[in-house]
Amino acid sequence: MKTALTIAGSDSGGGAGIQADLKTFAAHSVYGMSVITAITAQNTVEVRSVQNIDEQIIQDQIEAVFDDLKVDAVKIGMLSSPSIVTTVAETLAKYQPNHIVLDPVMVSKGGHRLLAEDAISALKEELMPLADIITPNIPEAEILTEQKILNELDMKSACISFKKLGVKSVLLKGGHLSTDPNDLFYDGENFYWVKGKRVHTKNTHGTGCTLSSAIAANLAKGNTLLTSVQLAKAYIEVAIEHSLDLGNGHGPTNHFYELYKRAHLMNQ
Ligand SMILES: Nc1ncnc2c1ncn2[C@@H]1O[C@H](COP(=O)(O)OP(=O)(O)OP(=O)(O)O)[C@@H](O)[C@H]1O
Ligand SMILES: Cc1ncc(CO)c(N)n1
Repeated sequence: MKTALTIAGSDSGGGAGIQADLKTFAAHSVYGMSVITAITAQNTVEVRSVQNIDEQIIQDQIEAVFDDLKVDAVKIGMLSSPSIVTTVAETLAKYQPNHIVLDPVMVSKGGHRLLAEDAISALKEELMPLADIITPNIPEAEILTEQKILNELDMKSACISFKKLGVKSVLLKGGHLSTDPNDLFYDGENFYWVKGKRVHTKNTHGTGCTLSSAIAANLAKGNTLLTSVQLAKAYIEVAIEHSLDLGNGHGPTNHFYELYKRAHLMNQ
């Protein structure tokens, strides 16, 4: 069985973070493993509090996984502090995994900071160059490239700025523009639009986590980066289309819709 490792924060509400990542791996029949960087007390409405995990325990978790198990792909999500970014970068550099997908998570849907402001430079300098692909949304890309992104032309120019920052490839997510959610994939040479149709729902909790984990799962299965991105986009669109009306805020996506449908298990 192919395997994938997520290095991310825990979401007690189950829709984002480690929980979304492991569900996504399972939906792709990829064996999931996890390194927890922070615990968030979170639901569909808000993040109430965050406890960062001790850096030594984070390093120990990564080493415990790599020293025993094969890792076909790694996905990185919430990293919280500058020292956690450095710990993850230094420990991964030792193992040089085949595929690294970095989702530069900064702020939750409800507006809570998930990455300290003073961790941004460490993320840019230490971790972004290690990743095979980064998956910023527009506000994250604006901060990382220090430029405004108002339309699809600006998206292209931001991708080129990422290349200048030493990034190998980018999927710049267009979900935050008012148009259809078209994402732009740039492999350092060519641009590919990965187009989507906007689903009118408030239930988009964990969409970024789910998309980046789906890319990692598809890379673990041996697909190319472009194919992995295209398959992941199709997967997230179905998950949003059949999202779950749970909680009073942004409900979670439906990670297992296709599986449940095939097994006639849907009860809604
Ligand atoms: N309403 C929507 N309908 C269809 N696709 C969407 C919608 N919103 C976002 N997407 C797509 O979902 C994927 C995740 O993008 P999004 O911009 O929501 O990530 P994000 O802001 O990083 O998410 P998160 O809040 O989990 O961090 C992208 O492919 C985006 O285009
Ligand atoms: C733990 C965690 N990671 C990432 C996000 C971003 O969706 C979130 N809300 N919570």
